Amino acid sequence: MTSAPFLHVDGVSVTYGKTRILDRLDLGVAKGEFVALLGSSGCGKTTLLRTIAGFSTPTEGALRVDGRDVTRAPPDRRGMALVFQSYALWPHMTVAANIGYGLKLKRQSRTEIATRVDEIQNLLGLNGLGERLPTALSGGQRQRVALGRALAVNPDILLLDEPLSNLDARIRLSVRHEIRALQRRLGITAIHVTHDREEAMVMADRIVILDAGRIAQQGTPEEVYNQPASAFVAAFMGAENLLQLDGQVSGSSAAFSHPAAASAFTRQTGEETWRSGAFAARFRAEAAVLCAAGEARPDAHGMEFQGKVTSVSYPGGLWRHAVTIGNDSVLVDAPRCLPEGEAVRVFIPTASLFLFPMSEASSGMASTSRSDGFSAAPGQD
Ligand SMILES: Nc1ncnc2c1ncn2[C@@H]1O[C@H](COP(=O)(O)OP(=O)(O)OP(=O)(O)O)[C@@H](O)[C@H]1O
Repeated sequence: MTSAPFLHVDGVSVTYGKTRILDRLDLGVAKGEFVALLGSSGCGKTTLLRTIAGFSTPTEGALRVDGRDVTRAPPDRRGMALVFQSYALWPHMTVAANIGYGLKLKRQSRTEIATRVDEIQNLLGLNGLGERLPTALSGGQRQRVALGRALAVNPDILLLDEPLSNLDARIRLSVRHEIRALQRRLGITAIHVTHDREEAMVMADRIVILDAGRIAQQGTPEEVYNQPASAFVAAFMGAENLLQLDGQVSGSSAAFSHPAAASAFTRQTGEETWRSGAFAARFRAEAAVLCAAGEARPDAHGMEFQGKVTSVSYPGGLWRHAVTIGNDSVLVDAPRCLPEGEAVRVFIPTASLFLFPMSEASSGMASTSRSDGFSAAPGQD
């Protein structure tokens, strides 16, 4: 059984003018859990974070922290700290003064502030930089100062609004791991807004995918990656190849066909309530296997299509082939380069072929866990 969520977003809506940005959204976050809010631009991620922080007011619903209703509480009474994308450091204040800023507002003594600032500088590897101004720091160091300022006040919940997006790609990779390790070490509850799928995957215990102000799906990184609940989530999680199949459902099994398929593909319907008709088949470039003429395909259950290579590129590691299958074009990765014009077969193993009725393909809201999305943090029952 799961315990009650530490942070509970209960049926929260936020509207700007006549536009509803968040739509009766339910979300539970366990103490010590790291949740990533993932979604495309404009889906409401920042609005949700700002509402949790107290900078936007819900038009309906409630927010609770540890059972306490904070829906109308001002931001500084919520036990939360927010790290902004822009860092928002005071340019005229030193690193030490920036880190100690929240403590000064809380009227802590000079000695207490100096001790805490030292602790935070140690924790974040900022020793020796205390007297510098933010302009004399690298992007990664500035980002750490912003994080230090947030952590200095010992918040119950750390809110991160795309804090890595201003860093260059290489630094971003290492700071990701630093933040995650720190969050684990401190056992702090964290909510991280990002539109970067890989960042969400490597940092979070749970990923919450938002679409137009609602939760499209949530679950562990493995769940949302391997069991997308809708065509939208599948595409968002990288299964961008799309083929349209004809599905004939009979009892508990369904047979799928395509004009370029070598043979019909059958699958158990499982818990799905499918009807015969058009289906969207989605798969990732790296999940499909490219076979040259005469080459045996993997000895596994899956669906095979005839196609032709139309172009090849090398993004690194694998060769990326654009392959036409009937009237569609898909991308397939392979460890070797097959030439343009080559007739090929594309094999997609069952576990990597995500099927959704076309009628649901553009809507499909679903969740892999409880309706309020709450699941215990690692180590909790
Ligand atoms: N103060 C505001 N007044 C009116 N509309 C707003 C306001 N703030 C945000 N919006 C709108 O609300 C929607 C959601 O914005 P939000 O910033 O939450 O999206 P997001 O998912 O964080 O996007 P991004 O990844 O681009 O930052 C957008 O359409 C945006 O234009």
